Amino acid sequence: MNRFPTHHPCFDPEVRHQFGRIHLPVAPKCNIQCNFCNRKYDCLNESRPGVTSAVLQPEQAILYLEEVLRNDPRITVVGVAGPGDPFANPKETLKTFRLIRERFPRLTICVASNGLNVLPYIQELAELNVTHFTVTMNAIDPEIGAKIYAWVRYAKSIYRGTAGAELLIERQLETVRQLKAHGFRVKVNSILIPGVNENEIERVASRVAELGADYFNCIPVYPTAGTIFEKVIPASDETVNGLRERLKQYLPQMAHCTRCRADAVGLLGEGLSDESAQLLAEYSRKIPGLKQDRPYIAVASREGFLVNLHLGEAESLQIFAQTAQGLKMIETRTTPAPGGGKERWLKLAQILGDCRAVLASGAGESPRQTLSEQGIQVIETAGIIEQVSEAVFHGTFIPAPRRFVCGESCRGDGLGCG
Ligand SMILES: C[S@@+](CC[C@H](N)C(=O)[O-])C[C@H]1O[C@@H](n2cnc3c(N)ncnc32)[C@H](O)[C@@H]1O
Ligand code: SF4
Ligand code: SF4
Repeated sequence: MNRFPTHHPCFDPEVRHQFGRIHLPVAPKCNIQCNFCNRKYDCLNESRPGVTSAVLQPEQAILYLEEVLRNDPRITVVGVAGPGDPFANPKETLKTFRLIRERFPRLTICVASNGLNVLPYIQELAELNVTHFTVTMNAIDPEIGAKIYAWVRYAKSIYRGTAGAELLIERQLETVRQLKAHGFRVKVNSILIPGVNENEIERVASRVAELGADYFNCIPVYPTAGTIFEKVIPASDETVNGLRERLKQYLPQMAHCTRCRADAVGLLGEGLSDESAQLLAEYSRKIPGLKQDRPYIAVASREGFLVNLHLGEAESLQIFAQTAQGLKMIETRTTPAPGGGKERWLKLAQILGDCRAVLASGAGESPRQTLSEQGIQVIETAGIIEQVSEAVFHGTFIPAPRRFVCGESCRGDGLGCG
C-alpha cells in the first residue's frame, strides 16, 4: 500500500484550501501534564487544542465519521489528536484505527502524541497504514523540560522535575527515530513559551532533523486559563517568523497551523460548526451494536424508579419491555453471586439472553466487555427508569453525570488529591 498518500492539509500546505481533516475525540486521558494545557471537554466557543465538545467510543466514532464523510467530500484525512494523548488511551485509539481501516481502506490516517508511550505500537500503526505522525517536543534539555512538564506517568509511576522530563525526552527521540525507520511522515510540534524555551526550540529542530523528521511546526503558546502559563505573553508574529526563518536550515517549517480543537472538522481554520457539534453530540449518545431483535432491557435499581445501582452491587435486575401502552416491568431476575471473575458475567449473559442492554449507574470493564461480546450492551446512566429506558429503546442513551477523572482537568498528579 502507498505509504505516502498526498492530500494532508497540515503536511502539504498547497492543498490546505481544498482538502480537510476530521479529528475523532476518542482519547480523553493523558499520561503527562504540560503546564500550558487544560483539557476541558464541553466548551463550544473555545477553539484551541485539548478542547472537545464530546468524547466518542471507537464504535461511535466510526458511525460519526461515516456521516461526516457522506456530507463533506473535502475530508481526506482522519486523525486522533486527543483531547488527551492517543497513547494514554491505546486501546481506544488502535480500535478506532482498526475500524477505520476495515471501513475506509484508502483514507489517510494521522495521529498526534507527546511520544511517551508510542514505541510499543509503532509496528501495528505501520501495519494499519497510519502514515502521518506528529510528536510534540518542547525541550531537549531536561532542566528546561522540567519547567514545562508538571509530571510524567509511565509504567504506573509518576516522575517529576528533571527525572520526568528526561524520561519523556528520551522516549520522544527514540519515537521519532523508529517512526522514520518504519516509513512514517513525521512532523514535530514545538510549543514556544517565552521566558521558558525560546532558546531551546532550535535544539529540538536540529536533533529531530538528525533523526530524519520531515517537518517542523513551531506553535506560539495559547495562554489557557487554569494552567501555570495562563499569564504568559505569546511571542509576536515577528518573533515567531524570525525563529521559523532560522529553523529552515534544519527542516521545512509549517506556518499555517491553526491550533485546532480535538474535535475539529473541515478545512484548516474551520473549528467546529454548530451542525458538526450537534452531530458529534448525537453520535456520542448512540449505542452501537444494539440488538434490536431482543425485546427487553435490564435495569439495576434499588427501588424500581431510578437507575441507581452499580451492576456489581445488584442482587437482582428488573426486566422492562416497550409496549403499546408504554414501558412495562415484566419481572425481576436474580443475578449470579459475586466472585468467579468472568464466569459471573457469562452466567449473567445467559440470564439476560433476551435483553439488548443492561442499564446501571456504573460497571467495570470486565462485565462491560463480557456482556458486550454476548450481544448485551452495558450502559452507564442515571435518572428515571422510564426516561432512560425510552431513550435506549430508541438506540440512544442519556449519559450519567461525568465523574471526575483525577489529573484529567486539574493540575494534579493523577494520583489523587490526598
Ligand atoms: C492537545 S494535544 C493532543 C495530542 C498530544 N497529547 C500532544 O500533546 O501532542 C495537540 C497539540 O496541542 C498543543 N497544545 C495544547 N495546549 C496548547 C496551548 N495552550 N498552546 C499551544 N499549543 C497547545 C499540544 O502541545 C499538541 O501539539
Ligand atoms: S501531552 Fe500535553 S498537550 Fe498533549 S494532551 Fe497531554 S497535557 Fe495536553
Ligand atoms: S493543530 Fe495544526 S497540525 Fe494539528 S490539525 Fe490543526 S492545523 Fe494541523
